[in-house]
Amino acid sequence: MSAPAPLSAPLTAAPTKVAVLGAGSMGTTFAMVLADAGCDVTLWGRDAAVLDAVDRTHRNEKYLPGVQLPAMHGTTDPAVALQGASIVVVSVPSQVARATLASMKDLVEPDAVVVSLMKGVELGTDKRMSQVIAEVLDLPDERVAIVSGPNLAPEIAERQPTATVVASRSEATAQRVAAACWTGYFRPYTNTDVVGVELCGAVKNIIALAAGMAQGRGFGWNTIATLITRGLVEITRLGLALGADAATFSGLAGMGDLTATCASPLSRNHRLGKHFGEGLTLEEAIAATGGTAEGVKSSQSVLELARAHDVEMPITAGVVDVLAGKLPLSELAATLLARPQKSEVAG
Ligand SMILES: NC(=O)c1ccc[n+]([C@@H]2O[C@H](COP(=O)([O-])OP(=O)(O)OC[C@H]3O[C@@H](n4cnc5c(N)ncnc54)[C@H](O)[C@@H]3O)[C@@H](O)[C@H]2O)c1
Ligand SMILES: O=P(O)(O)OC[C@H](O)CO
Repeated sequence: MSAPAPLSAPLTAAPTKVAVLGAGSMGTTFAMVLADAGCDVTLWGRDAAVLDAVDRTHRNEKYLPGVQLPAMHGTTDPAVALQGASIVVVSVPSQVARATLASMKDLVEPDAVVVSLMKGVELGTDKRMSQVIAEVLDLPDERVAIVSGPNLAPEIAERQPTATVVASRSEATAQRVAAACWTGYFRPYTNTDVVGVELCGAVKNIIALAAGMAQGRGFGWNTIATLITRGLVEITRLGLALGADAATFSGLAGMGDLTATCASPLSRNHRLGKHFGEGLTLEEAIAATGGTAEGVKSSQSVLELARAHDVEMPITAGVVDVLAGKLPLSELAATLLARPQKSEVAG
């Protein structure tokens, strides 16, 4: 499963020890990728029955039914997971990342790189996950990385060909994390634009909610393509205002992930939007979807970020209003289409 080792890699090197925090669908899937790439992986989670099964039978039937995982450890004890781990991967819902990491702060090895798989923005602080990680664990930029891209967990778990972006302000750190998760089916590219890569991951969930809502109301591909294209404009506008690199938005973490999430029924954000568009209440749609749909909570934080930087994000604002019950979904399309005429390329 592993990609060929780079020529410079010592042939006798001990496997990289990695802790993955969060045993849901993405945490477990990425643990699989890391183990397939040759790492010594310990998956941490709260559910003793799940982690016991991961440890003994290398299966997580709750989140990845039918998937046989490679050899890895499972534990509910963060000290066991984190001891000796030179890479720590965080894959809990964004809104609990701060509390989860704070409870483990003293257990993280002093030289470990901490990697976020999370695609959300914290409510209340409007901080990206790399900011939360650096703040809670008191880490310099070179010890923080992000993995983001068109990475629907159920497809990766089938070992379907997939690419991703590993972003860190330090190219060396990004390369180190990329080497740890490079397999024959999973290809990481590096990027130093942490702001852009993280914003792409968080905002595409909001656009996917809108795409799902449109589909739920019976609209077709013209509408979805419009949401994807104008959604990318919104993401780019916000990213550029926050100092991101324009090239990121046409890459895997940008256009790539936006397309996958807006088009695929495997996306929880897309599914939740569709349930809502079909007439369920928000609570019913959340229950019917299952799993973490980050866009519901992050939409509020993203809109606050946009307003703080004087950035126009009409789709995001519309989704926020609809979810808050301030705008009937039946009026969202008309509201967006009636906005003042403008040039497509004027920004
Ligand atoms: N599933 C995907 O396809 C996918 C792909 C890329 C990125 N992500 C991102 O990964 C992150 C995790 O998503 P997921 O798909 O694994 O979600 P999930 O809903 O499948 O699993 C979430 C996990 O977090 C645990 N959890 C919930 N509350 C917790 C708490 N208070 N403390 C500790 N653990 C808690 C749950 O028990 C569960 O194990 C999200 O930010 C998501 O956007 C998901
Ligand atoms: O299921 P979603 O909507 O959280 O999307 C999963 C991944 O982020 C797709 O890349």
